[in-house]
Amino acid sequence: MIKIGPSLLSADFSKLSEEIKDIEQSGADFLHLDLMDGHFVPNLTFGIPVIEKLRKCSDLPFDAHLMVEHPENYIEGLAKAGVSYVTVHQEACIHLDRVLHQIKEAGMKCGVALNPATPVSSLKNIASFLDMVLIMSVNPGFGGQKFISYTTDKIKEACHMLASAENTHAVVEVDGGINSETAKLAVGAGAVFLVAGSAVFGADDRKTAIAALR
Ligand SMILES: O=C(CO)[C@H](O)[C@H](O)COP(=O)(O)O
Ligand SMILES: [Fe+2]
Repeated sequence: MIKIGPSLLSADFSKLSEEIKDIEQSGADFLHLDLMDGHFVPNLTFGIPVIEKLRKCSDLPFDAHLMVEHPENYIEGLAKAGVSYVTVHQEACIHLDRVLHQIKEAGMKCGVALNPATPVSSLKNIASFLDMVLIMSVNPGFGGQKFISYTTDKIKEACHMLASAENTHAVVEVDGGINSETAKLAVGAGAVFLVAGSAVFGADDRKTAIAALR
């Protein structure tokens, strides 16, 4: 069952609650929240105080994508703010196993994101523990970039790795440059959670945009 998660990065930041209500009514399955710290990626977005306020505006599950250094410092706050999925970057975590345990012990589902150049095999030892593998199909930091086509092979590899680890509950998510054409490639490769920023928030009719992705 494919799930569509609009990325708030491409919303109008001057009216976030209206934007979230709009995509909720347009059929979104979850809300993707990009936390950027200006260090791990050269861009800065929002943090936990904003997410706490947004939680009051929506019933959608919150999917936090942490493009930050020291993600361990955010886990407790994200749990209190009502986030469902927390995904950290493999490249940002020296103690990846420890951070993932921290996320689960806080009552949330844990994911690991891989930059385009990072191999799927780097997650082999923790594959059975994961709730999500996030394949980045652009270099992280900005919305509106072009889908990198070789990442579809990584989606297939991630599905294969999870199956080999007998992990039947984890999902593969894809993020970056997803539109109605690239969504077909990602789903064909095995992605189940599709994140789309500009393809949804940039559309005049978000309902049609979400239906086209689905
Ligand atoms: O993590 C991200 C960027 O680092 C965003 O989630 C992603 O880029 C979504 O935007 P778009 O669909 O426009 O590519
Ligand atoms: Fe993201």
